[in-house]
Amino acid sequence: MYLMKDITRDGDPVLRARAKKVQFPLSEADKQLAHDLMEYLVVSQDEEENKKYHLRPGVGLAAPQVGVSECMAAVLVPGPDDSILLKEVLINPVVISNSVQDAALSEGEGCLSVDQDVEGYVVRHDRITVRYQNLAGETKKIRLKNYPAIVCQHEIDHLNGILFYDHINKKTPFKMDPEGILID
Ligand SMILES: CNC(=O)c1cccc(C)c1Nc1nc(N2CCN(c3ccccc3Cl)CC2)nc(N2CSC[C@H]2C(=O)NC)n1
Ligand code: NI
Repeated sequence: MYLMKDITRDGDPVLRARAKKVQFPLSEADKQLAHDLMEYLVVSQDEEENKKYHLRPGVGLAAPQVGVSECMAAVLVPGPDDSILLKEVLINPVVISNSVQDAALSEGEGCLSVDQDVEGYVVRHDRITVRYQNLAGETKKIRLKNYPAIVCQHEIDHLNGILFYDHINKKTPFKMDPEGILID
């Protein structure tokens, strides 16, 4: 199981590299990586477990964040009550279309690889269509909006060497297009 010591932090060049495409059939190492990425999210979202193992909670974790420069990311986005909005391992994900409308988390974004708080709206697309391969190697296409869409954009950015604060406007960090949506 990953601990915070296993998470690569901003400054490590792996976080600024373009990750390599994952080949199918998956190697045993890639199957284990997929499992470990998702396991981190599950454990980190459990209040008892995350305290026991000193884990920062997360809803997304990309392979470069554990030092593996490959196009794979796990997302586990809880919904209201104990529902799950999105639980998937995205392999070779690509945003193939997006809304013109922008969106940002009203509270800003955090990242397991960035220890300091960086304030400001991380302006993203409100709706996206993502094409990816799942663990079985099937090519899938999902349409996402609001929080799950923000999370997937954040994780796909990691595969392209982009960190969330790259999207924050330095001069006007809390400026948002009037048509844009602030997500609580
Ligand atoms: C600077 N202000 C802030 O960070 C920020 C501040 C307030 C609110 C939000 C909403 C903020 N923003 C933000 N909060 C999250 N979490 C909220 C808490 N949650 C969680 C916590 C405990 C148990 C279970 C869970 Cl589920 C885990 C996820 N996650 C992300 N991001 C950005 S996209 C990838 C995703 C990620 O996993 N980051 C590690 N951003
Ligand atoms: Ni991140």
